[in-house]
Amino acid sequence: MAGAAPPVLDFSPFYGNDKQALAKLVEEVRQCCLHNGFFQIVGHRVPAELQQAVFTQVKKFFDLPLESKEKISRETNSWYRGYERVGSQIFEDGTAPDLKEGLYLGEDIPKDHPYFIHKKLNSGPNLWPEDLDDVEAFKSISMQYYWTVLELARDVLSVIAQTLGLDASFFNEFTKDAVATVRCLHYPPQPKDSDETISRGIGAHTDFGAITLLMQGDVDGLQVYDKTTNEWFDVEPVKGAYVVNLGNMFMRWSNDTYVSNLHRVINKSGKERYSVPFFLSGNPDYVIECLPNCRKESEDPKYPPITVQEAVGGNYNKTYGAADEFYRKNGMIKQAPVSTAQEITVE
Ligand SMILES: O=C(O)CCC(=O)C(=O)O
Ligand SMILES: [Fe+2]
Repeated sequence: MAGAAPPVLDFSPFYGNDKQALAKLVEEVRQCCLHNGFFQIVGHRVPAELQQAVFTQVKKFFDLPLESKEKISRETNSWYRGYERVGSQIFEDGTAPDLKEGLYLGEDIPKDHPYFIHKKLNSGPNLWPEDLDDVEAFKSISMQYYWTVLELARDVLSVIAQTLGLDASFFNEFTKDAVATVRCLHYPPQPKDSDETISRGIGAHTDFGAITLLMQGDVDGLQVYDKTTNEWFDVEPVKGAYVVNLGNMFMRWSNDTYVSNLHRVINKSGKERYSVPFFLSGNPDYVIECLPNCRKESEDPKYPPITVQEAVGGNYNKTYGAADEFYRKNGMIKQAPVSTAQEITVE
């Protein structure tokens, strides 16, 4: 499998009665998890109309004037909901701030919910863009999407459990009352001649949670690193497909047998790029420890047990801190305008 973009797998055997077809799917997923933790799926149950409706809403949101988007700034709360401007994050050391704007959404958790009261991971009310013409449509479509993709994430984990010789329901406890994040992203086009060494839509990183289900629009830009050939491979958008990748939790669970792989976005298409990743973090109190079958009895686990809350919390902070530090060092006001961000030189 070396030296190739993540393969497109048909997920429909998960919902059928053909045991052989399911076994084939499980084996294909296993190979991908061992190789670089990336694959794409079609034949899932997220309706194409819902996917389309999400993109329509996402574009409407990003088309709002900056002042409207800023009314729901992420900086107004501590539970990772709301809008952030272009240039708010740096994922990759030595690069300029990421050329993307984003909106964090999640389960709409009220302030009297135990998760909010006890400051559980990314848990609190959503911030809704009231300046949209039809904010109710935005709310209902995005929340329907959240719950639908959460179901798909459970199904994908069930297949991954089987790749490890575990019961198909192994991750049920982990996904009970799970925390997850829908992140709407907009990458303005980068100039074709922008400096490849510092200019990023999103810098090279691995994801922090358990799995990510990414819905790409129709504009390319996502690349996955292949450590066997030392190359970046383009993940060309496949209509309706999800790009699935394992997050860092799987390195812990599998004692590094499974890979949480580097990926990045550089939008040189000349077009606006939209994407909507769904990050499954899991139940904040669940303890992640080396899975059965992932180490020999004589071997120690490489990672100590840790809760989901501990494993994921704090990671995002670092990326915002890195951007703040970049602006400070370069004597700039915090938010770089889109048009100049790629001209910044890094010492
Ligand atoms: O926008 C994309 O295609 C990828 C986004 C991503 O990797 C992330 O948000 O973690
Ligand atoms: Fe990512």
